Amino acid sequence: MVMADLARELRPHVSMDWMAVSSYGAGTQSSGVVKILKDLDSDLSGRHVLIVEDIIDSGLTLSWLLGNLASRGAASIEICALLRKPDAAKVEIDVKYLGFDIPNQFVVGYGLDFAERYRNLRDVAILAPHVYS
Ligand SMILES: O=P(O)(O)OC[C@H]1O[C@H](OP(=O)(O)OP(=O)(O)O)[C@H](O)[C@@H]1O
Ligand code: HPA
Repeated sequence: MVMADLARELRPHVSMDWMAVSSYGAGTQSSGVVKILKDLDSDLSGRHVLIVEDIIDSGLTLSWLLGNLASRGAASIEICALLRKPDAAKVEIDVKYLGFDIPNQFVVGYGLDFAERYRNLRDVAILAPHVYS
């Protein structure tokens, strides 16, 4: 969803690729172990890369991803994120383009899931704690 919104605003030619990584599984806390579920098809060597992320929570996913993409020889790597939880940061991530800072609560909707549910909500909403506790 974030990608589709962004793509409509980009004027210069860009190529896009998708990577799926996961560290939350069916919980609301990062396991700290990032798993690649789908890797990129493109070669990043010498390319200027903009990572488009839906949410920065602990920052562990992006911290790991920055290292992973840098090791593939990207010329530069910047980050764009729709949401960030400043009070949840375990590592500081330098974000070039940010939508909103939000409170440290688990949110769903607009593509964000809890255990693969609620991605289809049209808005971003705070998940009531009784759903996961
Ligand atoms: O800053 P962090 O604490 O690492 O959290 C942010 C990451 O968590 C989510 O992915 P998740 O692991 O839940 O995978 P999913 O998109 O498949 O649900 C989200 O899409 C980010 O990639
Ligand atoms: O608040 C969140 N909601 C959905 N997925 C997430 N992944 C990290 N934090 C969140």
